[in-house]
Amino acid sequence: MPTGYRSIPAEDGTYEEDEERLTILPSSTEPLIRDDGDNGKKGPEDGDEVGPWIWLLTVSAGISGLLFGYDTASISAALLHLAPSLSTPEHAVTTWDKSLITSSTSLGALIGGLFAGLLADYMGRKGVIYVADALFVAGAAWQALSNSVTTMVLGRIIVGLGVGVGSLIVPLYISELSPPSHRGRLVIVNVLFITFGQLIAYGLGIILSPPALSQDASWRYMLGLGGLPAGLQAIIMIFMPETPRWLLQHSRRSEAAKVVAKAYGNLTAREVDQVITGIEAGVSADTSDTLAEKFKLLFSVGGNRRALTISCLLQGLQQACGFNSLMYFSATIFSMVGFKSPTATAMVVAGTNMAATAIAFNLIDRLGRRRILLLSIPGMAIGLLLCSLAFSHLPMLTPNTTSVTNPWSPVLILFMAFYVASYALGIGAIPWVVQSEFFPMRVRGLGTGVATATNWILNFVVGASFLPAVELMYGGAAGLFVFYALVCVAGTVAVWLVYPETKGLRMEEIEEVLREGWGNVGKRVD
Ligand SMILES: O[C@H]1[C@H](O)[C@@H](O)[C@H](O)[C@@H](O)[C@H]1O
Repeated sequence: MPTGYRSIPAEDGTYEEDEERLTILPSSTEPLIRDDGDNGKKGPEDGDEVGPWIWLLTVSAGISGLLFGYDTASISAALLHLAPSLSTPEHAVTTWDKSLITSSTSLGALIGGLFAGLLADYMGRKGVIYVADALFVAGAAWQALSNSVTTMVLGRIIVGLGVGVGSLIVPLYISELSPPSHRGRLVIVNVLFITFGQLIAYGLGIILSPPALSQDASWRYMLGLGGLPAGLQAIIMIFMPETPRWLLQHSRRSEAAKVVAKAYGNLTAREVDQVITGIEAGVSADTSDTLAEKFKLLFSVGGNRRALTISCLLQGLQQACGFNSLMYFSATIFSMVGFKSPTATAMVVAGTNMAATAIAFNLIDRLGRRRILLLSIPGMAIGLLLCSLAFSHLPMLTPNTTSVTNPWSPVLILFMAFYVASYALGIGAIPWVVQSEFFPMRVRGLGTGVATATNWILNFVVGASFLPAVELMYGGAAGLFVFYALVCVAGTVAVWLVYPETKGLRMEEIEEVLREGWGNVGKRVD
């Protein structure tokens, strides 16, 4: 039975003052959204295939995703080696210093993510990718040359700023360039790059460790190498365009038409014009809002508030489910439960994450975001409870004790892989897609900034609280995983209540769905 929406006629002139300022779509009594069966073509932009150029753009922009993944994951291996180099006769590196070094990146990302959207409104999407690259290069070099904990923390903050800026701008850039029928999967290419970056970081963490390199050189190379892809991306980006939406907002119509013609593949001139007119309807040429006005619009207009709530809910859930405790500490967890090569075992987590993200890439524009989320989040709850069961049968060892053989150890890996796969299939990727497509142009920069900041705040909280929570909580890791499972149960209910399907809709149409209500309530026909 196909799933779809009934038609949602626009309400002529019935909006309040503020609402009216955002009422930019022409009113229409046409069905807004057809049944979302695969053959429901809605316009010239709804082709089955997209041209090679858009893939090239996506991959080039995705290099930032690679760095996001690499820079957040490479620290776990680097931490094993940097203490002697950063210690001084007065101050030996402590565990507290190590957590500060790890979490300062999330703090930097929080600040970078918050401001990147506003910056993108003023200097363009492409310009902000250069900013991210400059931060990646400067941060990598700074870290590699650090000689004290303080300078290292500064380097981590600089790289974190780059991670935050990149995490917001790349999905936004790809979304604004993509035809609706392929938008989800093209944004997921960036998430695939993130997971690939994490895998490479783990792999290089093994390859560059002593005896291959001296202890001092090993961590400097691990952290410094992140600068190279950023330099490469900055060069490639010279040849990449600005997005049609930003160009139209700055009254550069003919340039926008050229970009649409190239990005969408084989459209006639008339079809390009149709696409441009559609986008234009959703793009306010008024770029003079002050920050206070943007805030007011974001919170006082119902549709914007709903876009913000849903984006922050998904971004918060992506982190509060505890996934990154595995990303940052899986080697520690595996060594605690007696694995002989914990870093190699941790690669199972990173590998499964990437493989399942590839499946999400294939499914998102066919199955839809809502359906995938409602499979992913309950799946995670089950996976977490199974992991908790395994943990309760595994005695926690102090790190570096001789390994023990316990039949529950391989079972734990299996359960963890199930949890990670469920995560990567939906909530690991979809929040980045959603935050880039839900906000109307006028508040897009600010809205995506707040959603990205939500992601990084909770990323920081999970990273900083994991080890103390395992120590202090009733049941240790088993107890903590039950807590994460409860977060997933609450998340499933929340998503079921408020998340509307947006597969195949133009970004301007999504705006209309949210203006009407939560999208799901009363309008969705299953
Ligand atoms: O989308 C990404 C991806 O899922 C990563 O594996 C994870 O570490 C990040 O926190 C998340 O934002």
